Amino acid sequence: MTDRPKLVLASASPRRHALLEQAGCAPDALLPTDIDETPRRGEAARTLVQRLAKEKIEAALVTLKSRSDLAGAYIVSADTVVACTGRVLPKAETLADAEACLRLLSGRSHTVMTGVAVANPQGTIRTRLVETRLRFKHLSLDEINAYLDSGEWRGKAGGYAIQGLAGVFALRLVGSYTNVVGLPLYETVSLLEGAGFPVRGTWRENL
Ligand SMILES: Cc1cn([C@H]2C[C@H](O)[C@@H](COP(=O)(O)OP(=O)(O)OP(=O)(O)O)O2)c(=O)[nH]c1=O
Repeated sequence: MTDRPKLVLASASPRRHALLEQAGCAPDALLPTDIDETPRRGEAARTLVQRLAKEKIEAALVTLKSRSDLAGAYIVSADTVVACTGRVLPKAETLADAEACLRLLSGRSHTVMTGVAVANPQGTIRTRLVETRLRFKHLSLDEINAYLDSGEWRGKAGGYAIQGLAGVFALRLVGSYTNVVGLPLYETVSLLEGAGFPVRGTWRENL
């Protein structure tokens, strides 16, 4: 029996779940949210990702009210976007989306931004912005087509997943790798600790 507070991940992303487990903080529950992720007119990417991470927590807080088993839980959420040439790229849902993203990213530098949010049991939310700079090699038509065939782009910001085949495209990466995959671990753990969650107590429990 443990008195460790509960931890909830407000996400449907298996990558975020795996990353949180990697940090030794396996969540007790997953609460996927379905918020409108449309950017506001003129909204900067940096503002967007932090707003969306906060809104995912707020949506999870509503669900949490009817979950007495999760009373007193801490909540983590995140939102990731890829920005290139001053534009926020879509989360690729169609082949056309993914192809347009890859053509734009080919041979260029871009930034992956994640907003991370953590709520303490009192419902106070803190957010943090994490940015990683990447440069992709020039992608030939053959490479783009082969990548599109892999399907790995589906549901990914900017139409690629660095943790898969697209790892080969990254000529340079400056900053947090886990940020690109969707949950920057150093900053997430710092936020959790700052909010009072006993991160290392969780590690001991897993020994
Ligand atoms: C750039 C990049 C993104 N991604 C993923 C991370 C996110 O899951 C996704 C960006 O979409 P998000 O809207 O941040 O997250 P999501 O809809 O997948 O999950 P949820 O909102 O429920 O938490 O792209 C990778 O897995 N690898 C990458 O290299």
